[in-house]
Amino acid sequence: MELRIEQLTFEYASHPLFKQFNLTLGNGITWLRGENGAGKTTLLKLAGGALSPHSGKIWLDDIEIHAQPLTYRLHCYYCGGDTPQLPWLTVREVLDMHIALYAGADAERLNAELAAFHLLPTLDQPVTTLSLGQHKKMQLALALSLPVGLLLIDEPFNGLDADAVAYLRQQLSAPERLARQCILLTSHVEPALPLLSTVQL
Ligand SMILES: Nc1ncnc2c1ncn2[C@@H]1O[C@H](COP(=O)(O)OP(=O)(O)OP(=O)(O)O)[C@@H](O)[C@H]1O
Repeated sequence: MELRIEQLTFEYASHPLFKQFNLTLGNGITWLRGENGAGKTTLLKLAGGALSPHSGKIWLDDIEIHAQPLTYRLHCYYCGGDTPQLPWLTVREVLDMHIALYAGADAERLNAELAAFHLLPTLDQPVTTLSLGQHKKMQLALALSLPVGLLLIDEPFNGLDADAVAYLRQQLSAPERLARQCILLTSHVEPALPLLSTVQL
């Protein structure tokens, strides 16, 4: 899948961040770099449809985010560290909601990722009771299993234990994944992944 950002302009209240910014990415991993406050998380949120550009266009193949907002969102998954939108749900209910939303989502595949991240014992807990690392793992299990063309991952390795870091590296490096997914990730340290490109903000 191709992510295309054209002439993007975005600012917070009095803080200009992007002015006529352009970026085109194909399948494979792109490392988004930049100092604290450079706008990396903001760019992931814009590309994931969680924020709207003030001007400019964002496309996934031929789907333009403003023209087809829901279709666009269902082709991508944004994995930030944000707290859950529906805090009264259990982990299982949050996951079921995603499986129901994304056409072609495979519950068995998700189960395998949850097992790999040792999350199966947490399924009936309220989602708010997960530790920071467990919450990250829940999002990563979704990121690795949902049938999306664009993955946006903010600091994938932050807060993960060593086993989870190794597992995630292996999953993100799998050639069949790199051939079918455009993956944009931020990291303050060298991600040690096979990279398509590096973008410096
Ligand atoms: N909701 C908001 N309202 C106002 N300013 C914001 C908001 N969110 C972020 N900013 C500001 O926008 C700038 C970019 O923030 P962003 O989180 O995108 O940076 P970042 O490159 O991801 O930083 P870091 O490496 O520290 O995570 C920062 O100066 C930040 O203070």
